[in-house]
Amino acid sequence: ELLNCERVWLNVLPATMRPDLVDYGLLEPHAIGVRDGVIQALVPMHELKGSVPAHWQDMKGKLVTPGLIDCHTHLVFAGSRAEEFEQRLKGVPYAEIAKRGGGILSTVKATRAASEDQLYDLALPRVKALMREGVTTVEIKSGYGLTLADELKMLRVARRLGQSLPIRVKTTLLAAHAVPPECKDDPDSWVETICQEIIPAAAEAGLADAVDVFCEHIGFSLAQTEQVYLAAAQYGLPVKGHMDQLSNLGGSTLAANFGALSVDHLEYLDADGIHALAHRGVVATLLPTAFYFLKETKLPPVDALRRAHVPMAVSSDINPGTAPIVSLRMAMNMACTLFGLTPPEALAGVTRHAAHALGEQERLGQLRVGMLADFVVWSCAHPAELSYLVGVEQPVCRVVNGEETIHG
Ligand SMILES: O=C(O)CC[C@@H]1NC(=O)NC1=O
Ligand SMILES: [Fe+3]
Repeated sequence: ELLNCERVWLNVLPATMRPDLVDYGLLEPHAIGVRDGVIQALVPMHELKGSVPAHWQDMKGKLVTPGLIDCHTHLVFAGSRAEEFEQRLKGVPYAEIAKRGGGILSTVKATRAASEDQLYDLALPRVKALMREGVTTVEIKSGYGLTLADELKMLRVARRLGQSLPIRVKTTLLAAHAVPPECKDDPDSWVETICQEIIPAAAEAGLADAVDVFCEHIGFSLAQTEQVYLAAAQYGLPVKGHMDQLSNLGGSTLAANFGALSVDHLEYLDADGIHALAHRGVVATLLPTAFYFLKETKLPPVDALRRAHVPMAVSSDINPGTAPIVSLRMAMNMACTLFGLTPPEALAGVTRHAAHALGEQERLGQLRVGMLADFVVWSCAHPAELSYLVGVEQPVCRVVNGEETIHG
């Protein structure tokens, strides 16, 4: 099958992340053949006969994994919350900071004031940092515009990042992130705007791949979440949820009943919610960086999720307020050290399960013939190193859609 491939990588050690194999799905040294952006061949080296097509590289036994997928980020934003960080460390309470105009709304103000080009230029170094870590797909949410125009502006910036850089971008409309100041006396009017104006406009413009809601007592109620989900369903958009982060409103069960792609955070997820997720095959996305940065003490129920065979994804949640840490590898390390995931679970959390959280489990997240050719050849010796070591650039070769990319 190698002969009709355009490019071949010889002598790679595949961590396939296939669910039918244990741990990393490690195989003996193989050759990977690619054509038209798809993996056409995965052949054991000892079965290679005769010559291979013109364009081949000998990777000398290096580890290869599916490209890493960061399935939950808010990486498009303007402004900084560094002073707020300083105040918080001095003990100024969150409520006081919010009163002083801090919190999400300070990022909203800066993001509204920024042009599309400025937002793009601010996001660029954050996306490039992920690419240097071996990320080949990133999900990017809106949620700091909180007007029709500014939410669409954010989604256009996200789309443009995927069109101009060698990385796949999936966009998520998170207009239900906070109530804008203009609607503070009537939050339901904002929910109405989301349902009647923003979801239709984003869907018609093809700017949103999914719709997300921050379902929390400081965010949106269960009833408001359901209204947004109904509007998303009307426009054929899958849904996600920031669920059970600070309390349990029953959001995970609601999301599961809507066949959500994923529910995310989950520190306060309960047994009923876990049962609902398992029943509908919903991905549980763990966001250890936000847990760490908020000094949260309530751990998500990882063991119960594991026993219920709920697929667990791991993501960076990059955002200026609760996860100003631009690193998926750090999130993998924290998923193990803080949440007790094993390194194989952490790698599945940023490959196969992260793909599932984006509705892309048929095309991405495993090394299999027929899947999209997104993969990374690493300088590290063992896949556990991907959750163990942070901060050293280790991709030797990063391939997106069959094209080797310069990830500088
Ligand atoms: O503080 C911010 O800017 C975003 C906070 C972030 N958003 C959300 O829904 N949960 C979070 O932790
Ligand atoms: Fe988030």
